[in-house]
Amino acid sequence: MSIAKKEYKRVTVKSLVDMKKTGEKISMLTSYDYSMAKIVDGANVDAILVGDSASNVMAGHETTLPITLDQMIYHATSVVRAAKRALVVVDIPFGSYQGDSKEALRSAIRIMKESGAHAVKVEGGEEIKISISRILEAGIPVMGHLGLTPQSIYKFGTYTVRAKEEEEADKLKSDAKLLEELGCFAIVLEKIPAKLAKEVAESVSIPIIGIGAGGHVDGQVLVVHDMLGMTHEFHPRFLRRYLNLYDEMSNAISQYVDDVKSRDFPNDDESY
Ligand SMILES: Nc1nc(=O)c2c([nH]1)NC[C@@H]1CN(c3ccc(C(=O)N[C@@H](CCC(=O)O)C(=O)O)cc3)CN21
Ligand SMILES: CC(C)C(=O)C(=O)O
Ligand SMILES: [Mg+2]
Repeated sequence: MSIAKKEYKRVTVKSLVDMKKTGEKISMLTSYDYSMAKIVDGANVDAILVGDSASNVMAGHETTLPITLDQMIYHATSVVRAAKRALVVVDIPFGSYQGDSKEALRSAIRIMKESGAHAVKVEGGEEIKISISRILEAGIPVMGHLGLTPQSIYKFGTYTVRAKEEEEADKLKSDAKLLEELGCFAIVLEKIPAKLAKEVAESVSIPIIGIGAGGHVDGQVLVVHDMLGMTHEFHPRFLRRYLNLYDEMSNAISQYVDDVKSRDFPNDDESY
């Protein structure tokens, strides 16, 4: 008798576009490592983002700017080993695609070749259209990212809601159209008014995945450490916390310290 092997049907970029057509909402979460990605994938999340938020969450940097291409590839490689079903999308880090389209293509190819991921994500519209086209021409699926784009934080100055004024909203709408025309398969919209996000989602045929962009878009993405309550100090309005793991883990670890100090651990059953 052969051992029944669990069958996984891989989510593809086409499945995500089809989900927009059928109205099934897309669920996306970040992961940066094997153990977390295994849990996220096992819970049937449609797409996993290896976000450059690893710079904050994994490395403790203040912004996403310092993380390197090599570090992103290391995280992506670990996630790909765990993801049997989810589509794996990797952020191209700051400085590896802006300005020079040849370098953009090289960065995207390194991510795809060395990690085995399925797509890349880049921040921006018109400014980086040549880089995006070049990556797409190589057959690499690209996800866009508009609105609050953390790699440009020093241009914005703050992490406040973007595109509240008409001028910035108009630019965002035309950038979304442009990304669709170029051939991106989806767009992340971060921290913009729900009404604007709804308009954009209705104006393009590719899925719009929101973070702080309201409910009238085609899917949602969050940083998994945020929704599990592991990032204690981060509580923007768009975040829904499903656990308070920071507190639970702290309590468990304190208990372990107490048990070691009091000689309770290990007991005879835990010894050889
Ligand atoms: N842990 C984590 N979660 C994220 O969602 C995330 C990262 N890191 N790092 C990269 C970017 C940065 N992002 C951010 C950062 C700050 C806010 C934010 O709203 N912060 C504060 C202050 C905003 C203000 O100045 O008004 C807030 O209370 O909402 C939102 C998204 C989203 N990304
Ligand atoms: C917040 C999401 C969209 C992201 O880009 C990241 O985690 O890096
Ligand atoms: Mg990012």
